[in-house]
Amino acid sequence: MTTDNVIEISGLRKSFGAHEVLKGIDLVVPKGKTVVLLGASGSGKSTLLRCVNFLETPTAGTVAFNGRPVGTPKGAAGERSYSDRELRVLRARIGIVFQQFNLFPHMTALENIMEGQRAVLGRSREEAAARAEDLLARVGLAGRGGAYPSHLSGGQQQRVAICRALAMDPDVMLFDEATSALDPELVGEVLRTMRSLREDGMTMLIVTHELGFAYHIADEVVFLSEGRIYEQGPPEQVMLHPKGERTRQFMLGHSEFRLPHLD
Ligand SMILES: Nc1ncnc2c1ncn2[C@@H]1O[C@H](COP(=O)(O)OP(=O)(O)OP(=O)(O)O)[C@@H](O)[C@H]1O
Repeated sequence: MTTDNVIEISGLRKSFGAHEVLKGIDLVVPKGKTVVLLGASGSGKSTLLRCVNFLETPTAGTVAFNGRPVGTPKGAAGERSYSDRELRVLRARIGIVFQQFNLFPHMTALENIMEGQRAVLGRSREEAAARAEDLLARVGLAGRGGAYPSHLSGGQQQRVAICRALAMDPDVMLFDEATSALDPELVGEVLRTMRSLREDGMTMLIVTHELGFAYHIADEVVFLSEGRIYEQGPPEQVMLHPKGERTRQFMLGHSEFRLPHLD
């Protein structure tokens, strides 16, 4: 089956014990597009991203990657269509960047970026190193490959983490509050890197609290509330002319994104 949607989520539910966090999500991420998830704390944004990357197993519903359903709930009818080995490679093709950079402290930046390429994709040392060098240059860190994470700023470490994900040639990149752990003066360099990925045509699903950035980068904004999609559409519509009261309250609550007609 061919599809222009890299990710297709349908009827996705996720419970932790009796607490149903996601209550039936239908969402597509088309190839080359950037979708931004907004919502109050606890609305389920991170859980949704983690289900897309199979770090969490959905309680119900499906996530399809390039037109192939990936997981079915344990015990549900129907088998997943990927083997365990395929799933490992697949996960690499769904890059994810977290708030915490999680670099290996005993490895240099270059080695951190080479690790997955060697272990999962079986690339040679030379090939993996060349790719890592290219990526470091692309994010403005040419020549810093020999540095250990403790000698890099938070913004530099996050850019190395982005390179690590990109080195696996992902079809989509997921960002879960990638700048939330950074000092304010370091946020911009990571956002610029994300913006340049968009300009290069990367498909992205982003959770962020940086609303100005969200407004400028998103093709589509999805506002989650209590585990459901409450409102979605182009950023101008959802963020400047929200239809729903909860979206409107959320936007009003973010003074840094105050726009005259919302006051
Ligand atoms: N592993 C888990 N076990 C139990 N409950 C969880 C787990 N992960 C998330 N939750 C709960 O799910 C709800 C949604 O959490 P989630 O992190 O997805 O929200 P969020 O919208 O990303 O919030 P934030 O903006 O604060 O990160 C919360 O009530 C949280 O406590």
